[in-house]
Amino acid sequence: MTVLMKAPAKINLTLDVLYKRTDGYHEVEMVMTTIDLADRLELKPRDDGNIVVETSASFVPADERNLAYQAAKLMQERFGVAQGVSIAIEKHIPVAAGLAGGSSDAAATIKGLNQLWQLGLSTEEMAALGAEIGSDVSFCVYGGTALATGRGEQITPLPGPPPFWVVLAKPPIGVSTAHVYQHLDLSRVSERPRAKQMIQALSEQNFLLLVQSLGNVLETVTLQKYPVVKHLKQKMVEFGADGVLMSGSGPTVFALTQKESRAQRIYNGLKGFCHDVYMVRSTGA
Ligand SMILES: C[C@@](CO)(OP(=O)(O)O)[C@H](O)COP(=O)(O)OP(=O)(O)OC[C@H]1O[C@@H](n2ccc(N)nc2=O)[C@H](O)[C@@H]1O
Ligand SMILES: Nc1ncnc2c1ncn2[C@@H]1O[C@H](COP(=O)(O)OP(=O)(O)O)[C@@H](O)[C@H]1O
Repeated sequence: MTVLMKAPAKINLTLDVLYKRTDGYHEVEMVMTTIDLADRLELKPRDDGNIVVETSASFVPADERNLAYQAAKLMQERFGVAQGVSIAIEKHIPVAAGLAGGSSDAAATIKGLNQLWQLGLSTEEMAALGAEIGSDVSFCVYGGTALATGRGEQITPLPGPPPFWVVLAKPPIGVSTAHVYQHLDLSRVSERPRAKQMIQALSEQNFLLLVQSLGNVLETVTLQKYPVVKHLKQKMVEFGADGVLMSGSGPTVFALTQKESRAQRIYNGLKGFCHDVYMVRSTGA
């Protein structure tokens, strides 16, 4: 039996940091939604008990540093499974980009192995396992649209957004999530993201309110360190975006619009000076 899984990227529509916790993590409040940009995973059982990962991107580690490997190892040990698994990952989500590519691969592995090894786990149980791998993995187990609190692992599903186009641009820099959280100075944040207003926009299917409610406090760190990220946001507005924001810790920025022709214009404009540009639909409904 072979199990095929799709592992979609996420974007953060709001990201607020409430305070730094004593365990080193930050207490967050984020509204997240999935988009139609996804890695593909193929999972095949192995009788030798080994976990073997291969990826289409040579710079992504295929050993125990891979989050899909870690997910498989955790499940094998936790449930005493004798079988192993071969995991082939076709990467489409840019890496270290603020789009949770690795986390989504881990979540897809958990869901795929739940089928392959017939473990009968609920979504809540799989999300709790995911939280042991990384803060964003729980959301990726649920998918759709959700409020994430705690260190990001406590998930409350939300109504999906009205349909829109997302144009993403990733400048050629890698950003460390830990570094961005470490350098966040909340006293420098002038306007806090409005999660409640974002949730209202989702309930009302109100795209205008949704774009007015976009906000991410981590921009104060990444935009200052990498002016190119700010520049890309400005270009997106010039090309006609209805709303623009950095996703997660960055450096990917995204533009939202409901008009396909406008999304195409933003995409074409950005392609001129940024290599990694994507135009996809929202899928978080
Ligand atoms: C910023 C966000 C927003 O969705 O996404 P990305 O930019 O990574 O996609 C997430 O909070 C990232 O989640 P994830 O990438 O899973 O983080 P983890 O592996 O759990 O943690 C990496 C490091 O980030 C810091 N960290 C993470 C989450 C959190 N709530 N507070 C933190 O301070 C810690 O230093 C931790 O050691
Ligand atoms: N399956 C995976 N796909 C991508 N990156 C992975 C994977 N497993 C481990 N990583 C490592 O995790 C780090 C963060 O990757 P990623 O999840 O793409 O970023 P982000 O947390 O910014 O969304 C990278 O440095 C990468 O080497």
